[in-house]
Amino acid sequence: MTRQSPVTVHDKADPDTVAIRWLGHAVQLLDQRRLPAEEHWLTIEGAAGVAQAIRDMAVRGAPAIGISAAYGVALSARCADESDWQQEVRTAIDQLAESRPTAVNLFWALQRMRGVLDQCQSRTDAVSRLAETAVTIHREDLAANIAMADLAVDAMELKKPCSVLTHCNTGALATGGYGTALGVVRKLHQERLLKRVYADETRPWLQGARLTAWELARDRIPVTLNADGAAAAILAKGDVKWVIVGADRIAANGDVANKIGTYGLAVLARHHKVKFMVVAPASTVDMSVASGRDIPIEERAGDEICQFGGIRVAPEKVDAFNPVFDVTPADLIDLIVTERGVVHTPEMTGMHQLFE
Ligand SMILES: CSC[C@H]1O[C@H](OP(=O)(O)O)[C@H](O)[C@@H]1O
Repeated sequence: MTRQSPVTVHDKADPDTVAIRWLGHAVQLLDQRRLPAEEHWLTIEGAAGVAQAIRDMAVRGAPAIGISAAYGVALSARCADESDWQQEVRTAIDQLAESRPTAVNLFWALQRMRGVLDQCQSRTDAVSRLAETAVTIHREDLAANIAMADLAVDAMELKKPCSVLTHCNTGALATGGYGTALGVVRKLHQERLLKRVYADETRPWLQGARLTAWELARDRIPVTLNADGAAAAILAKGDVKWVIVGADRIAANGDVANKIGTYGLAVLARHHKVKFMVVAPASTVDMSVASGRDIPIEERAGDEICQFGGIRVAPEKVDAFNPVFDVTPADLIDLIVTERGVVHTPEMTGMHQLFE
């Protein structure tokens, strides 16, 4: 099979920090388990490989998971047998849906791809239309991130540069490019409204230490890496005016599921009168769940917290609890920014004014 050049999805994001490349016959994923030490690309030609990459967090980040899964569905049509292509693609969709439970972007993307599949009359038709839809989902996410950054910076109404604190990684590596919360950081920097970003290392997977610090250093954005436990002392100093984070699923009432540790940050922010902003595309809003109580929270292997950099640091056989998301109640959030607009949660009752 001839190797095709990457399909141009981006015209704004820095191609160096994009984590997903569509080749037409395969999808390339920058293996985020190996960053920052090594930039290694996985070339995957089937849905099962994409599902494995999501499960193993070679690709992670709610929007990036949805985009990768969409490419996985497109690849399943290319690989399907002529005699049973519809069932084979449906099976691939089901496989991808089982890869991780919390980021609703995954299920949003799969539902959209399923809708296209149901309209296809032949495998050839499915191959081209599913690929086009996956590329569109990718491009839409990038466009949403750029739009959200503009909306967020306007909503912050900054009169002078300020420092912010962020958690996990919400940059180009976690999305279709540019980033959600880190997209706002990029915009603040571009507008000369950013003093410094404090980046939580984000135990246990270290998305902050390994990915956010890597992205911001490459963009020459002033970043200070801090232990998760140092966030309280940093907010107490008074230099940080905003905590800006992403999301994996936003419930109808505005409760937000995000990386473990986000809820604690929101409590700290409220205590220290620091504004708390969530930035997430519409594909992260799940109006089918009434509140955060209904959001499935992924628990990963306890071993992930018993080791550090591949070296075991806890005694053998110790019990470990490793939920990788938590839920921040809407009343601790000052702003939720989507590409459809900004929700001011303390005054507003959830997402209804922007989503039905
Ligand atoms: C814009 S990424 C959203 C979200 O995804 C991350 O989780 P993970 O690294 O486990 O996929 C984190 O919660 C980010 O805030």
